[in-house]
Amino acid sequence: MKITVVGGGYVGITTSVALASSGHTVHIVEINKAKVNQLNKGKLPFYEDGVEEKLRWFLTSGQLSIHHQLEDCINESDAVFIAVGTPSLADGSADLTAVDAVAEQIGSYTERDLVVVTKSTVPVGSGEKINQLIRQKLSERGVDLMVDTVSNPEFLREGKALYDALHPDRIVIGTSSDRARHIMKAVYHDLHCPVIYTTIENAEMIKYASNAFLAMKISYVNELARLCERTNTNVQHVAEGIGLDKRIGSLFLNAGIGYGGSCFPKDVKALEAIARQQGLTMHLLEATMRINETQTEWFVNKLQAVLHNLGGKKIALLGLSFKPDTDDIREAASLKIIHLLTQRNASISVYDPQAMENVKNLHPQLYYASSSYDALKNADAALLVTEWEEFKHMDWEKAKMNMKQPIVMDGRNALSPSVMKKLGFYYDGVGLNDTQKGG
Ligand SMILES: NC(=O)C1=CN([C@@H]2O[C@H](COP(=O)(O)OP(=O)(O)OC[C@H]3O[C@@H](n4cnc5c(N)ncnc54)[C@H](O)[C@@H]3O)[C@@H](O)[C@H]2O)C=CC1
Ligand SMILES: O=C(O)[C@H]1O[C@H](OP(=O)(O)OP(=O)(O)OC[C@H]2O[C@@H](n3ccc(=O)[nH]c3=O)[C@H](O)[C@@H]2O)[C@H](O)[C@@H](O)[C@@H]1O
Repeated sequence: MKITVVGGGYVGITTSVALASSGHTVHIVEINKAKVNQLNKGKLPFYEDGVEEKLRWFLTSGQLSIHHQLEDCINESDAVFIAVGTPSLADGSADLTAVDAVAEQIGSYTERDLVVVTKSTVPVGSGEKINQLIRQKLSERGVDLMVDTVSNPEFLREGKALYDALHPDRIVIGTSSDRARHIMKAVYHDLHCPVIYTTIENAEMIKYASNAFLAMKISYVNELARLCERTNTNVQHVAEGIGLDKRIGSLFLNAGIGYGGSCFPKDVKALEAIARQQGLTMHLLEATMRINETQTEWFVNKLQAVLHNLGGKKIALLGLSFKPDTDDIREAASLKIIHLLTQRNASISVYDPQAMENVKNLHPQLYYASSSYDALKNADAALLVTEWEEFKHMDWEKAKMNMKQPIVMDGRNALSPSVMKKLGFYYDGVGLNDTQKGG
């Protein structure tokens, strides 16, 4: 099948590479010329393990091509996937400017019957609006074509993007058209997982409801962590104990310094905005956001209690990306921590295997270390912000010799409390009991 994917970001590129892996011929359309040039050289505009090699492979084989304009490839396609961004507006609702623009372009340029598939995360009702925008342009041109719309939300995680795209837990296909359903079956012919056929509106809601539920799980366990510290209980054991109940499930119960990234914060806000527009208050969503907003400050306050005063202290941040295996710093806990530590007059050194350049653009005044050991030189405390594997496996005994004070605050519960204490550190994490923390 011949497919055009509009948007050369995380989702657009990963989806395109996955579709090419399934044997389809794919055209990617990207509005940003610099990105088009970069992609044409086989370079990703972001870090995602395994995707760049595949992109180069398919560019060389001719199965994948990059374009700047939709009109260059739309008429060679059976389906067009929309994978452009849907960022937050000031009131929390999703900004659909890019999605609407693509819908209008589709209506303006298509000369053939099409299936239009929305991969972008969009509010309930957007599919219908996309449909109307396309039809309006078609009628202005006086052409009568069969354009069927589908909502096919994406559930991939950054850092595991290609694996998730090729091995999804489920595929959701929202459409009222039998023809579109048939084409979507052919698109995903080689993926083996449950497929849910539903209405466009249900599919749109499923995406937000999934992300919000996962965010809620994280905020629940983070709030529980605060209580565990007061009651001398250990949130990791509590999470393990509850997670073994199949009705609860053990994933996404890692307590830490809050969720970040380009999606959970944005999508929880957008779902709350959808409810607000309907005159409803979503109490669980409000609490989820409030807990997440205060979790980093709660953690920095713990550090301050250990050091008494942060003014003039050197604090080393290990990890800057919002999670490991990505260079993405959107809504990362590291940025909130940098803000809080700067307000409290601490001096900050940072190290991250991938995300340093992105943070340097925002905060050039920090010390950007060449390694984790370099970041820890003369530090009064280390804050483990992102659980990169290399921090788990580093030589902490050697690191301790570099530090002014052997204090490690583990924002991701990634290290072993007993090992760190045996090495002579004052160690604390998130939601640990009295025997686990301390020195
Ligand atoms: N990043 C992620 O892990 C996931 C994101 N999503 C959703 O997918 C959508 C896209 O997200 P990302 O790929 O992360 O965004 P992104 O910001 O990385 O990429 C979007 C791309 O679309 C391009 N673009 C904007 N308007 C365009 C137009 N008219 N024509 C061609 N290209 C255009 C932008 O220049 C950008 O390169 C969002 O709705 C997001 O919520 C869904 C699942 C996972
Ligand atoms: O819509 C999206 O964009 C995507 O959002 C998330 O994926 P992603 O943001 O890439 O990353 P996650 O692995 O979900 O992590 C999000 C944040 O939650 C935090 N987290 C995750 C799990 C956990 O137990 N505890 C926790 O604090 C992570 O550190 C990270 O900051 C979802 O997991 C994907 O299914 C979805 O497609």
